Amino acid sequence: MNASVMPLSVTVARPVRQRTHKSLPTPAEVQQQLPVSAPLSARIAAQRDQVRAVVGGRDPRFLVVLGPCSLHDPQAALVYAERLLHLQERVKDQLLLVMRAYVEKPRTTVGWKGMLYDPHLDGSDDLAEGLHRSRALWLQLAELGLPLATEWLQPLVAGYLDDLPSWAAIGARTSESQVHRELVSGLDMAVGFKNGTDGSLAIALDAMRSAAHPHRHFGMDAQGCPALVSTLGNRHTQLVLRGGHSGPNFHAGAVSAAREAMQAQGLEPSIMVDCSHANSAKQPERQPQVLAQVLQQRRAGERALRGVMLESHLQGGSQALSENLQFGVSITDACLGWEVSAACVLEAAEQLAG
Ligand SMILES: O=C[C@H](O)[C@H](O)COP(=O)(O)O
Ligand SMILES: C=C(OP(=O)(O)O)C(=O)O
Repeated sequence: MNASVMPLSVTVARPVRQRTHKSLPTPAEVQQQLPVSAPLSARIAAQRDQVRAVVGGRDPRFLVVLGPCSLHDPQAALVYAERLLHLQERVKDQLLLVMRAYVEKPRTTVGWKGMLYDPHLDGSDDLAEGLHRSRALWLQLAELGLPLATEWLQPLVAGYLDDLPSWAAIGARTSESQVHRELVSGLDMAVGFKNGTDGSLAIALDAMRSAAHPHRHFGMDAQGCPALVSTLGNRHTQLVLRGGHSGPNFHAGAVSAAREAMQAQGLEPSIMVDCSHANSAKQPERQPQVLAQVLQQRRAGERALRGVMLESHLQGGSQALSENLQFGVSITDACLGWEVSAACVLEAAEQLAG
């Protein structure tokens, strides 16, 4: 139909398999309710610079992104953060610790999608409360003084929260997505692109090249309106090796092959090894062994290795979602417990000091 003869009142057909529930607050509303103070904003800017310097190889320290697979209990997250803060003080000359504060989870098929989507843990999917609770918790964690890490999954979520983390991942299931590459292009933080679940490096390297460019894309403004967004490009990205269906990819051969592929494409050879996921066959007790091998490579002179990721919580293992949850135990992937995690961090600092 010619736009000039379009009737004034048009009924828009809705897809039959979709229902819109209550509308959500806008990013501006949530940020006004939970603002970042000027001193906190300045501290986060400084932390982002520090993380970028380590990722870019200008700061010789090693980045350690560690924490729960997912946050579901704010109280446990705060206890974990307090402990991490003390640990940071002991290792500050060798390591920069960033706490995993993941509130969105990508699922292989279906499952609980994270505190942001289902904060009551009961399938009620109170997204408005999840947005509020996630931002409130991130503010509390950031106020304690730790830099935070997240995985950006639903691109619209960034509008509500992207002033708080200092490092972010694009996960194995989304590194190939143009929409996520566009998002990273406009983020003011270092970002790690993970290799694909099949082990493919190419998608993560393509992602780094794409995210370094300016883009114009479909988005949402602070008032919640659809908007054309333009981005400047983000060169502060790195490859995260997380293993794949055919096995791990943290061994020296895999790391040097990844470094060479990055150099051949003109990319800064910055690599983080995720000691969890397919690099440990999702068996948390294997994470310290992966870490030990990564540290050995770094000590042997592999400068492209700039960081590691560990999945760690107050208690080891995992538990199924139920009405009687144990405090400090993951409800998604199994994690290392606090004592083993702290021992890993102290060992890493000692190895890298020598
Ligand atoms: O890190 C968490 C999980 O590995 C990821 O969310 C996939 O989980 P799933 O395979 O249990 O769905
Ligand atoms: C989902 C995660 O990892 P991956 O994308 O590597 O599966 C994660 O780190 O929580």
